[in-house]
Amino acid sequence: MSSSKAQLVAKEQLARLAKAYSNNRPAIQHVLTGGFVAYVLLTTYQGLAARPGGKSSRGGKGKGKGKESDTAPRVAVDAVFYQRLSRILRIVIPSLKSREAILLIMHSSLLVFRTAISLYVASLDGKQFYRIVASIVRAQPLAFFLNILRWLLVAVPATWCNSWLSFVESRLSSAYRTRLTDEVVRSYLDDGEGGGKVYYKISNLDDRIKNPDQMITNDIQRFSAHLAAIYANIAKPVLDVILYNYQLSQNVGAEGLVLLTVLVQTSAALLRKLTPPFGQYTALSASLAGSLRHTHSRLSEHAEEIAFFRGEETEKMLLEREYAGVVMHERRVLRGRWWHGIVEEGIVKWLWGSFGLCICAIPVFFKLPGVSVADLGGRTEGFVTNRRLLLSASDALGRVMYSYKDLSELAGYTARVSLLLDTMADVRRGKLEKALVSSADTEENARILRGKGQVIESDEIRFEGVPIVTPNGDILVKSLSFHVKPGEHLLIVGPNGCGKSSLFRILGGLWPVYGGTVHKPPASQFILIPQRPYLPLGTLRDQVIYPHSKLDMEALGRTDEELLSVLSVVQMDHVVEREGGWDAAKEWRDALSGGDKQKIAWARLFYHRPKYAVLDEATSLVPTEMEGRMMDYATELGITLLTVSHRPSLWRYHSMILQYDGQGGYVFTELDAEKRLALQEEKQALETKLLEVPAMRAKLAELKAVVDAQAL
Ligand SMILES: Nc1ncnc2c1ncn2[C@@H]1O[C@H](COP(=O)(O)OP(=O)(O)OP(=O)(O)O)[C@@H](O)[C@H]1O
Repeated sequence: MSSSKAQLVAKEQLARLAKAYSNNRPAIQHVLTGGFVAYVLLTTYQGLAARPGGKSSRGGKGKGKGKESDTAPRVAVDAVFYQRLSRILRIVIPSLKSREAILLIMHSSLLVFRTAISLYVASLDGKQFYRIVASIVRAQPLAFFLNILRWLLVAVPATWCNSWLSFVESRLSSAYRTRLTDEVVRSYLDDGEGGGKVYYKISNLDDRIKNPDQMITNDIQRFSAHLAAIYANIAKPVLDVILYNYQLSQNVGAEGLVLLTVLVQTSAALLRKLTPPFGQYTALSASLAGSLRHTHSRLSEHAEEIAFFRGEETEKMLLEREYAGVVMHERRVLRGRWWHGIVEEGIVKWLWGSFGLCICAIPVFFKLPGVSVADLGGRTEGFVTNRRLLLSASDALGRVMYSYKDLSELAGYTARVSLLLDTMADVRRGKLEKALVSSADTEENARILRGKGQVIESDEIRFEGVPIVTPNGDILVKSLSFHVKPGEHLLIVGPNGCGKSSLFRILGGLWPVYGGTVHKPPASQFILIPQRPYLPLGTLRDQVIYPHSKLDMEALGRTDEELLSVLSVVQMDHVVEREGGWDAAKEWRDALSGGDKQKIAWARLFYHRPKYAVLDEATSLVPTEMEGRMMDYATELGITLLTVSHRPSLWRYHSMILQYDGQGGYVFTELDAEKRLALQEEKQALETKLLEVPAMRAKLAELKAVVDAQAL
């Protein structure tokens, strides 16, 4: 008896609760819908926000595959990523009035417009579908075609908007790329005294970046494309999720929506856990592709030497090794994408789709308080609209999920671009990272490496206690002192690898000064002629006037006739006619012989007439009489020469000599070429005589034997 009473009370309470719920349903709906919007925004924020303990990894190459792997940055969607990204964003969107900001505003407006069109299409779909079916059932062709036409009219703004969206996105990507490339190339090729020459230092004095060319071309381009797309890939789906679901909640009730959200978010969390580290994969792919490209460019650069050595097998092995690295990595990524794709599609498309169908059926099977019962037509129309909305909503939610993958990939490219920017900034500040040789650890060497020398601008060249240290920390000379006054030509000699060319690198500001004082004129007053001179892309004229352009030359009042007379000094004037005039453009590196290249470089020296010329085996490929002619003409022009050469024929043009012993010691003294040549000749004569000694001994022994035989 008492239990049936209790049941009655419970029923009454339930009825009261249902009534209260029914009376307050509009308010509850608002709360649930508001909660849903807040939840979507919060989870999106959490998805995108820093995750300190999240999956992170290092980009770069695998174990034991080079230094880049050890210093490559962390790759994860974490606080570091957002710091890097915000720094790059300040470069690519410099102000709110910039072209990029305007494009971004256009892009956002188009995204909102497209969502509005989609919402309209969803609601139209339900109505039109029913009308089209009705006109077929009632056999009304005119009504049928009018309904189709009405439906088609939406295509006009929809296609216009879609096309504009992809156009603006591509423009945005290209604008980002231009900003970044400008910024990078500006500091890469900066000509600042001391702080400049990043393109040299990044490859020679620092270990962090192996392929700056790949980073400046490929990685920046991919980063820009990903950055332009990520906005649409995140902002649009989030907006879509909120709007579609809001609309859906109006039709099926917010309760269904909340239920759907709980189910969807649980499966989404599972999916996220199963997502492989795509950001790390992206950074590693870029690094491996860079290595492969580098190996190919080395092959084409040194094709001649390799061909003579018949080094095809070795080169093939090197290429195959690099390629295998790329392919193995790609296969790993593909395997990851394969199974991730299965899980992703299964959850996003099928599981969420079936949840959705159940939700769409709610107004059909259950009477919702405050919602009037529809007839067959109304039910069909409602179901089609809701299903359409739901498909769009789950598609949008799917895209929010996919956007995490995009975000990871963006993190990979952001890491690469940041590595480039950071390394360039460090190199400009003189903060270099390079593996040092073991001898750098010894007490005295470590002290030298910690030191910092002084560079003072002066008319003459004077080294006072300057150590010569290679980028690896190898100390070639502990303390070098010498001086060159204008007009006093200096000859530098010594065994291979003792630091002769390194002296020029210090003079040119390429290598840091670790101690002492260097007095030197600015780099603009030096010209270097190496053994294999650099010939730029461009016309024949450009080869002689480099780094001037034709406009620079004309602004200085210099003429082609003058260039011709300069070429005639080195007996190269005939090439102007032979090659088709001053404006002929070709790959001069291949068109000229080794000796001709050296002569063109000398003509360049005569055109620029700097105060000092640094000659590093610059006459090794020209005949001795041409060498004399060039040295005499340089002296006539008042150019002071600093010459590295093993050729005794050059001694007589120099008044001072710096002789390294190859053990860290050196002698700096006046050069008496006559005396030195006489000594050299005497030495050579003695050496020749010494070579004859064994033959003379043999002859002597022979004669002795004959004499002894006759005496018997
Ligand atoms: N970018 C670099 N990074 C590391 N070490 C370097 C670099 N450039 C040169 N070195 C090292 O510095 C040392 C001196 O080189 P340098 O070119 O001055 O020799 P050199 O006396 O001119 O020899 P050679 O007569 O053979 O040209 C060499 O051991 C070389 O390996």
